[in-house]
Amino acid sequence: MPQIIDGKQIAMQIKEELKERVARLKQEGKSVCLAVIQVGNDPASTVYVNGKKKDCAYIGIESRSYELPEETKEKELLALLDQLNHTEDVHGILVQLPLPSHMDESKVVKAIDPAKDVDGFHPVNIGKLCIGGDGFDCCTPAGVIQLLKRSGISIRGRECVVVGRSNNVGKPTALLLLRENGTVTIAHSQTKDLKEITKRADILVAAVGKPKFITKEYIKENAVVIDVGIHRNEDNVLCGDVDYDDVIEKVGAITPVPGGVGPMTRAMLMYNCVEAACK
Ligand SMILES: Nc1nc(=O)c2c([nH]1)NC[C@@H]1CN(c3ccc(C(=O)N[C@@H](CCC(=O)O)C(=O)O)cc3)C=[N+]21
Repeated sequence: MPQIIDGKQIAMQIKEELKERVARLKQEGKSVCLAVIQVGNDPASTVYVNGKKKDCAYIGIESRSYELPEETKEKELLALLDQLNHTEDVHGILVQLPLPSHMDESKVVKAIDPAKDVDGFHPVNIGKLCIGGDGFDCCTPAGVIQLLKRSGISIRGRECVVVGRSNNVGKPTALLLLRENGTVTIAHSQTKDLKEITKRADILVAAVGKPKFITKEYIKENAVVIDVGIHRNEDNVLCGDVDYDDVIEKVGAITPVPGGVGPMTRAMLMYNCVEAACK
């Protein structure tokens, strides 16, 4: 039987650890505060933002919400970020993505003080993730590493294939697997003979962005499959980039969707917030 990697449980374990850390900080008179900014009211974003606020409350992190209307000017958002950058008792700043199309996402991300960029999206933090250093690792990739480590799956020396090269997921996940001494291949939509490449993987990370794209023809017997995708169909049913039912008999271990990587993304955001407050 394959090992089903329970992201919800591992995320809870991390949250318990953080809760204790925050309690100890409070005894020293220190608080932890995350500013959460949402522009517009995309329903999916609202779900995610509420999840993050709930996590904050559970751990004892103060969350300050900024709900800005869809038509907010970029200049106004940048002014708010400048203000929060200079607010001493705000330790982390999260701008929920995607932003409305009239805003330049990369410009907005760059306006966050890297020391408060708990998403790990600022180029300074991506650079530190690449060369090593005391930056913030992107939450989803950091969550993938924690899932593997805490499930007793070793990365060192193993063939890791990441399918997808996005700036927020594919690329940083590959870099973190490399940091853990994996042998890493990044495959993508232009890769020739994709199945031949993915079949070499001891650890396969699916970050393709296409529902149920990875079927059993893509995987080696007993491979570890980490599904970073999240898709919602018309009936509000979630699925990932991996065709779970198709691959389940063949894999050695797999993350479900929901209940796999998603909760870990949130847990690592909380981890970065606590780290931000400690720095
Ligand atoms: N600045 C920013 N930072 C982000 O980290 C960020 C973002 N913008 N924009 C959107 C994506 C997406 N994302 C998810 C987080 C948690 C779950 C999650 O908890 N998923 C649950 C299911 C939740 C549900 O029912 O929808 C699960 O997989 O079990 C999913 C997706 C963070 N993102």
